Amino acid sequence: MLRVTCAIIQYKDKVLVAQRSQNMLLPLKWEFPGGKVEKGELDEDCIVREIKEELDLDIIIKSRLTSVVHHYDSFSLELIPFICLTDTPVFQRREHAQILWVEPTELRKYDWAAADIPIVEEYLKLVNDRIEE
Ligand SMILES: Nc1nc2c([nH]c(=O)n2[C@H]2C[C@H](O)[C@@H](COP(=O)(O)OP(=O)(O)OP(=O)(O)O)O2)c(=O)[nH]1
Repeated sequence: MLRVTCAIIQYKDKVLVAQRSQNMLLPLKWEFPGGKVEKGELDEDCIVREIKEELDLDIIIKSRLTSVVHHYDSFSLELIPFICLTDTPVFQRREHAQILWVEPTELRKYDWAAADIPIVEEYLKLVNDRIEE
């Protein structure tokens, strides 16, 4: 199965969300940036590489969330999410229609790629549990 990594990148109290462009698969759906794991590549190396390529951003991996297997009409994938940190909010937009820093509380209002929905929910639960401590 296709393996894809994605990054929930945190900067201060915001996280980065990206809208796929009109000419990509899943056009205009929102996602966490990332991409396909190459043959022989570690998932961790993949996400660091993809974020550098797509956004010119250096990230540090903080933790890994639960992978999601999702079956779209035309393909299936395993989506592997990482929570990551960056120390600058400045990125390049190279492939996406829009890229935004948003508050976690705003995450549910975006039209997510279906595979991302359980990841958004797991992340929100983590953030909320932390607030209630
Ligand atoms: N990057 C990313 N892809 C996602 C997410 N959710 C989701 O269903 N996908 C799907 C969309 C794409 O079909 C596939 C990832 O492909 P991609 O186009 O982002 O990856 P890539 O840069 O390695 O691809 P390529 O253009 O080099 O072929 O996974 C997500 O949150 N992030």
